[in-house]
Amino acid sequence: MTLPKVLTIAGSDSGGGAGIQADLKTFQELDTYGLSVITAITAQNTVGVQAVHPVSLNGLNDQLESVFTDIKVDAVKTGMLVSADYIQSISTYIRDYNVNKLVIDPVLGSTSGSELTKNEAIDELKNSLWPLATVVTPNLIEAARMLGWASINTVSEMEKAVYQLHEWGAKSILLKGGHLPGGESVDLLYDGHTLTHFPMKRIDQPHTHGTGCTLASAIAAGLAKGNSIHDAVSMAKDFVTCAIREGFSIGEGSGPLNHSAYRHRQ
Ligand SMILES: Nc1ncnc2c1ncn2[C@@H]1O[C@H](COP(=O)(O)OP(=O)(O)O)[C@@H](O)[C@H]1O
Ligand SMILES: Cc1ncc(COP(=O)(O)O)c(N)n1
Repeated sequence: MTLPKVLTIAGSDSGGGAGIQADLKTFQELDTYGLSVITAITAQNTVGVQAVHPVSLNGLNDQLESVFTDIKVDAVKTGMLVSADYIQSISTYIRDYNVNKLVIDPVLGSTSGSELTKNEAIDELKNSLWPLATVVTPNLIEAARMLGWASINTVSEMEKAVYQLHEWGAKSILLKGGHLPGGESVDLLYDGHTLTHFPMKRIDQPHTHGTGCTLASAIAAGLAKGNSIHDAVSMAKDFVTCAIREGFSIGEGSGPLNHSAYRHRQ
C-alpha cells in the first residue's frame, strides 16, 4: 500500500496543539503519510510559549538531507522557520528536489505574542521561498506585518492585501480571517485569476490553538492527494471547522483542536 507523502518543516510544540504535532495529526487523519523536519523546540502550553530552542543549522540540514535523499515527498508544508539562514537552506532543498506542491504558513509569532520567526527573516522568506509556493496562508497580523501596514480590519482591506501579496510570486494566497472582528471569519483565496471567499460563521470557542498550522497541513495533504488548490482549501476549511467545533479544554489557556472530528463528522 502506498500513501501520499507530506513533509512538515516546522517547530515542535510541547503542548501538542500547534506546529509539528498539529501537522502530523492532520496528515494522519487525512490518510497521508507524515514526515517531519524540526526547526526548533518550543517549550509551550495552552497559556503561551515559555522558551524557544532552535535546532542548530547543521541539525536542520541533516534532517533535510536524510528525508530528501531517500524519500520522494508529494507535498511540503512549512511553519515556524526561525531565521534567514534556515529559510535559505530550506529553499535550496525545495528547489533542488523539484518540490512543486508547497504550502507556506508564514508563522511569525504565536497568538500569545512570542516571536517564532525573526523579523529580519521576512525579506528572505519573500525573496527565496515565497516564489516557490503553491499557496501562502498568512493570517491578518502576519499579512499586515509583511506589507508594512498598521492592521487589516475589514474584508475590503483583506481584498487589497491579498492582491498585493500575490505580486510576490506565489501561485496563490489564502488570507485567513480568523482574527477579523465580528461574527464571521472569512478567508480569501486568490490564484491570480479568481478571488474566492470562504465565509464561515465564527465558532464561539476559546480552544483555537493551532488552527493556522492545521489548516495549512490539511491543504498540503489535499494537494498531495492530487486535488486542485481550490478543492484542497475547501476540504481544509471543513477539516479545521470540524476540529475547532470540538476543541479540547486541557489546560488553563487556549486548548488544542480535535483533529479526529473531521473523520467522525456526521
Ligand atoms: N472562531 C473561529 N470560527 C471559525 N473559524 C475560525 C475561527 N478561528 C479561526 N478560524 C479559521 O481557522 C483558520 C485559521 O485562521 P486564523 O485563526 O486566522 O490563523 P492563525 O491560527 O494562523 O492565526 C482559518 O480558516 C479561519 O477562518
Ligand atoms: C511551534 C509553533 N508553530 C506555530 C505556532 C502558531 O500557532 P497558533 O497561531 O495557532 O498559536 C505555534 N504556537 N507554535
